Amino acid sequence: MLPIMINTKNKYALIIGAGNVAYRKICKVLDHNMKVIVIAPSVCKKIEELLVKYSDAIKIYHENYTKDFIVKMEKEFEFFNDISFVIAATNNECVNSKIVYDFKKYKILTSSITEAKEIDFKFVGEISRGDLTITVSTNGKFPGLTKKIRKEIETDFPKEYSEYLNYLSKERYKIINRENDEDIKKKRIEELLKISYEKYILLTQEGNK
Ligand SMILES: C[C@@]1(CC(=O)O)c2cc3[nH]c(cc4nc(cc5[nH]c(cc(n2)[C@H]1CCC(=O)O)[C@@](C)(CC(=O)O)[C@@H]5CCC(=O)O)C(CC(=O)O)=C4CCC(=O)O)c(CCC(=O)O)c3CC(=O)O
Ligand SMILES: NC(=O)C1=CN([C@@H]2O[C@H](COP(=O)(O)OP(=O)(O)OC[C@H]3O[C@@H](n4cnc5c(N)ncnc54)[C@H](O)[C@@H]3O)[C@@H](O)[C@H]2O)C=CC1
Repeated sequence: MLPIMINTKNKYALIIGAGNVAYRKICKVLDHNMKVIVIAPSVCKKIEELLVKYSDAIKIYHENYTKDFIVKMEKEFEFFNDISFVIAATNNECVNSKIVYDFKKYKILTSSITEAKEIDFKFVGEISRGDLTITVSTNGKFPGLTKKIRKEIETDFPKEYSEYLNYLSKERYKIINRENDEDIKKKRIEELLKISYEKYILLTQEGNK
């Protein structure tokens, strides 16, 4: 599995199933500003609340998944080509496997909350501090361990880490734009990295005095 960052701007996630696990996946894709299409005959309470809160971002079809649904969507849904990926998130392993199988033909990336073998991607644990993203994965071996490690890392990276990154980034671009000598440029960028997060915080505190 190759860990990459996918541009999800103006893209749809198709989530089939609307239970507790689907809820977590929906929250995650909404967090990344995606739009969501949900297909499920019954919807858990937490998702019902999301439907109210994010009425512009979520579209729901109250029905069972069937292959005919893809054909119907392809014909009727003008944004079909904007679907980035599908997540089979029902509590029925056979249905989830069927979804993975069916969507492969449409060349849409497919994942499942129960199937591990044929899927194209898996979700990862994620720590975000502005533009800094740290991800954790056990390749499906132990999601509970992913959660534990994610929490441990979170304490090492305070929220202000995003400001530290912004500061370093600005300084880095100054060096890149002003320095023509490649060796000096490289050296100055290395020196910039010697400013630790702790040192940056001290400097900003002194600056505010
Ligand atoms: C393969 C994968 C597919 C996918 O969903 O993409 C998958 C599969 C399964 N998860 C299961 C269980 C749990 N999953 C979590 C939590 C998370 N699961 C997530 C991702 C993934 N889960 C993918 C690979 C992740 C990796 O590589 O490690 C995270 C990272 C992302 C997210 O969902 O947002 C999020 C952590 C978020 C965080 O806190 O950082 C917890 C903890 C909790 O809920 O508190 C439990 C209960 C404890 C336990 O069992 O470990 C089960 C067993 C179901 C059963 O018992 O039958 C399966 C199915 C199976 O294993 O077959
Ligand atoms: N990947 C993960 O992170 C995790 C996966 N799991 C697995 O997920 C499954 C349970 O998921 P929950 O969300 O708790 O289940 P749930 O029972 O809360 O929800 C199931 C949802 O699937 C829908 N559904 C059922 N058949 C359908 C069909 N044919 N078409 C469309 N929708 C259909 C139901 O209407 C309901 O909305 C379990 O099998 C468990 O092994 C459990 C924990 C974490």
